[in-house]
Amino acid sequence: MYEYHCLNPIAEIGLEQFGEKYAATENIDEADAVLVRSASMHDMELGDSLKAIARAGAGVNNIPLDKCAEKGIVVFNTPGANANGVKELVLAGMLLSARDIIGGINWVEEHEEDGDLAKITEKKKKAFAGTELEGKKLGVIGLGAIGVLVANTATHLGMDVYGYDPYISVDTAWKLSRNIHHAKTVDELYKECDYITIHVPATPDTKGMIDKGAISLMKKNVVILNFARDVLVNSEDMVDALVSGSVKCYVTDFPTPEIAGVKGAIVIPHLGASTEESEDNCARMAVAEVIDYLENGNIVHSVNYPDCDMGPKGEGTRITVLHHNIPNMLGQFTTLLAEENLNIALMSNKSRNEYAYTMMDVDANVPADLIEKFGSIEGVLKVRIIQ
Ligand SMILES: NC(=O)C1=CN([C@@H]2O[C@H](COP(=O)(O)OP(=O)(O)OC[C@H]3O[C@@H](n4cnc5c(N)ncnc54)[C@H](O)[C@@H]3O)[C@@H](O)[C@H]2O)C=CC1
Ligand SMILES: O=C(O)CCC(=O)C(=O)O
Repeated sequence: MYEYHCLNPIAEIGLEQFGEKYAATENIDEADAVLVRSASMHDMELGDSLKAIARAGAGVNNIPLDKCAEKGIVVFNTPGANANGVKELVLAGMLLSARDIIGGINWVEEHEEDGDLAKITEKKKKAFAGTELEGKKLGVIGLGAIGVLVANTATHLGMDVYGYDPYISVDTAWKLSRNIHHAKTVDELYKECDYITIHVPATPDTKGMIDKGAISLMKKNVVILNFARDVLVNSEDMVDALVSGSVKCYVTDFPTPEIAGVKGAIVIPHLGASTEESEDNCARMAVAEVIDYLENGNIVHSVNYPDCDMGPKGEGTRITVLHHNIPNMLGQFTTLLAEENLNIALMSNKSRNEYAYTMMDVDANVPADLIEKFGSIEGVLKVRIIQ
């Protein structure tokens, strides 16, 4: 029996995939797996029984990835599962910034009791007029699952789209419309575009990337959209730019006291992925990843360990070892199995930066003390024997 703990509500359609071998627990210390959305795990104690954390979403800046790797806890996310939900809200954000739809609706609500509402509407509506997206230049920073959808869709709205992503994956590059201009530097994109939308992860490298220096390169009256993370934008510099009018509008999915209520800021309460479809997709993918890892030892879509997939576990025993990526680990593992007279039927070893993962299928039952023997090898972080 495996136990899982949900730190945030996870869509039922995903949790239903856990069959009778699984039970929900309220006690995270007992859990084999944790499912999480945006809850911060940085200050949490992580128990020894915890084997996997699945982020039902894309961003993993709420999870201490290195600490988890060092404890032999594999962290997963669900790439692309909520990308369409975010893309649609980015489009809504662009439309809200181009025309004063919010101001207009608020005005109607304020005057709803007015008997001649229809008449005064025709006089007042010029106060809420705006511009169209067609023909405007859109810059997309980060062409991953979300960025590529935003970029491609914007071309269908008649926008002239510039994309910047020095680390673009081959898969994503294949999906990108040929109509998108390749910005070779982010400065080129800053200088050209009327709308700029950011879709990069929050990392030490990207933190504060939109600051007064970046804004000074942009066109006056630029619209900046941030559906990625608040820390990517220096809030003090953004408030100054809104007040001075150098940025016309800042659309953000991340409310903070600094930005909420500032004229020109459209602040949405982190709703990018809050659609039924995205929540279902993320939950289904997260739960499937956890089940595959717990039952088969397969790692698919990890963000702190290498992906390593040997398919479903067969009749024999599968031994899995999370370890440091240092010399002579495989030699020690195979020697240990040879000493136990165990034949390796299938084996895989993958590494990612400082960490590595080895899976070995043996066609016999293994002695009870094998876990301790593997665990005593210097550099081994967690061993599982899946019978
Ligand atoms: N508002 C919301 O509800 C949601 C927000 N997000 C945020 O959006 C971010 C992006 O999500 P996805 O597109 O699904 O992730 P992704 O991993 O598919 O794409 C991120 C892209 O950013 C690129 N990148 C990294 N550093 C860069 C840099 N310095 N300059 C330019 N490009 C860079 C990467 O090469 C990658 O192609 C997530 O990390 C998360 O923080 C994601 C989903 C929902
Ligand atoms: O779970 C959510 O609502 C947040 C989604 C998100 O920010 C992400 O996937 O990175």
